[in-house]
Amino acid sequence: MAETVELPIIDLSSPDRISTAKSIRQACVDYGFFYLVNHGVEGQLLSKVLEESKKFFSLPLKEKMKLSRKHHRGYTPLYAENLDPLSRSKGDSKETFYVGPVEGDMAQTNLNQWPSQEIFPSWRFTMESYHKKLMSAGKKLIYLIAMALNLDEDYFEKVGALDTPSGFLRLLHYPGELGCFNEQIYGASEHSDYGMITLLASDGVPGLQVCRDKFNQPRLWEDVLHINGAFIVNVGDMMERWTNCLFRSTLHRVMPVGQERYSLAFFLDPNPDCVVECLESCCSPSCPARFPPIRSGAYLEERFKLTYGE
Ligand SMILES: O=C(O)CCC(=O)C(=O)O
Ligand SMILES: [Fe+2]
Repeated sequence: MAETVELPIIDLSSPDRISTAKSIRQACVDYGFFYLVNHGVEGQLLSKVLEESKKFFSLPLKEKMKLSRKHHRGYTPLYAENLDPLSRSKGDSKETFYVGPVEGDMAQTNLNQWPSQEIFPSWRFTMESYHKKLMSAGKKLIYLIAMALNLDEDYFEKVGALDTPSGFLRLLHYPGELGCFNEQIYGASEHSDYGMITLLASDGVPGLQVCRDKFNQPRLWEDVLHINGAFIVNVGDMMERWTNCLFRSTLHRVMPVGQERYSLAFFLDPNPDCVVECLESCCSPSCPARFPPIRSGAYLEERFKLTYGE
């Protein structure tokens, strides 16, 4: 049995933003994960999104495959993704559906794929509403993260990260099978997320685990408990690069628990043209930048290629 990790709780609505920023800094340094409460996304909307997601995944595979993933939007079937490219498993035991940006650049928003309105009349509207709400909560958090790094609160805006930022919503369904003896099948194999931050919600079924020290072997995995109504936020790899590993992009995975599970991951990524390079406040002659500057779009493309074996 894994131990349970006690993650800090951050209140997004607290008027004391300086103190909130300090707590976020501590959480990102110590864990790379925290709970977010009072984020402005109503429980009713969250339930509706989970319900619509369930409806989609319960369609016959043939129907779902009509919307198969293009331009990183749409459906990916069981075992199509392997979040740990180093593992030799046949892939993760999950199916997913991606919704890309829903506002701003028409060329981007038009790439989204939607199930037929006749079958699911409110599906698109529900997903778009959720996407917009998450984008707004995510941006507030990015302002606080800038403060947490002793930068101007609009720092990430000024470097172009938030010029039509890429928000990708991933609906996930884990069928809950336990695999067989000679093969380890994960719901989601170990990985860190690629972008700035991720906001995660689930139906409450357990399975999520974190490994706080990715350089330590053997790995120590700890369970993350569900808190009703709270998002679980984690730092992504590009934020880790910006902060020269001050903020950690923590490894996590989803174990199969023999129970079906639904979750929603919202990835807030910098605009593809934004260059991610070590913040001045995070390097010094004794602690030089560990990563060269990269363009966000190029970095993401490379990571997707590894995930999908494309
Ligand atoms: O389903 C979960 O709880 C985690 C999903 C996840 O880590 C991801 O989609 O990147
Ligand atoms: Fe993840």
